[in-house]
Amino acid sequence: MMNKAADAGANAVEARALTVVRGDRTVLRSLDFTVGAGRITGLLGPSGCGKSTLMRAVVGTQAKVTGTLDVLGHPAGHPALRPRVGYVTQAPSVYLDLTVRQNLDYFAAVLRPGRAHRSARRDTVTRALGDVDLASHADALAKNLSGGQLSRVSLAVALLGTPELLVLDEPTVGLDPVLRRDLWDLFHALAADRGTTLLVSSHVMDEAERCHRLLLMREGTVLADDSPDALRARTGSDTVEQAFLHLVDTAATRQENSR
Ligand SMILES: Nc1ncnc2c1ncn2[C@@H]1O[C@H](COP(=O)(O)OP(=O)(O)OP(=O)(O)O)[C@@H](O)[C@H]1O
Repeated sequence: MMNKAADAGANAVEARALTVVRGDRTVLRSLDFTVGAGRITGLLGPSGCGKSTLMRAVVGTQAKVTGTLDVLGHPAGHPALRPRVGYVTQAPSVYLDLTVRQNLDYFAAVLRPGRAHRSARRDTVTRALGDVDLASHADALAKNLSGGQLSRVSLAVALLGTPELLVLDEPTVGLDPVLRRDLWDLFHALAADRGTTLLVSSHVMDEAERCHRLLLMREGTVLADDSPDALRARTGSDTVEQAFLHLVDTAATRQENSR
């Protein structure tokens, strides 16, 4: 079944003049961008450029947000969005003293309480375990899992509700190349088969090539909002990494000249 937000050409997220202040710093500076529905948008940029802050704003957990930020047709953080948006933070949100399946059973029961939904919950948990390739570890205690396995349990929790928008903060950190490839295959399957919109952050530029569209960030600004192909062509670069460096240099030169 396709999600409602995956209509051709629709935007799942629309930001205008999005600004976020944290402490006494302006961390996001008047950003304008969109995230296409049913597509994978990569949020890339160096550590500290504001990726997590932008994601927190989109899921509605960030304070001091100004400008306009609409998510699936509602202002970010609107209560109607709670069942429609999945968010996986960098720190896995998993109970370490429970098994993988017990964690998923617990969160599934929070989402769909009641005996009447028991069989549907069991199916959802089995599907989520398969999605993240952890069926063989279903009965392992979470505290005995590796970091990569733990982050996949977190992802499975987010998949339980079949969210229309999935916001993933650096989901592939610490994973080996095979698991990284498998996770990206899963992201593509979610977009293609379920119409899920994915906003995925990474500071690994080679992951950019796997996205339909990229938001390249630096120091709280969006340097580019384009497809990987268009970005390479526009900057005459062979890789997205080179394109990023080209854009950083161009922005620096422009700044120098304006002084
Ligand atoms: N509570 C806070 N008060 C003030 N500044 C903060 C606070 N939290 C984060 N920052 C600053 O906001 C900026 C953006 O942080 P953010 O975590 O969004 O970056 P990021 O691109 O996600 O980094 P990383 O890839 O390392 O996770 C950083 O410079 C950080 O130091």
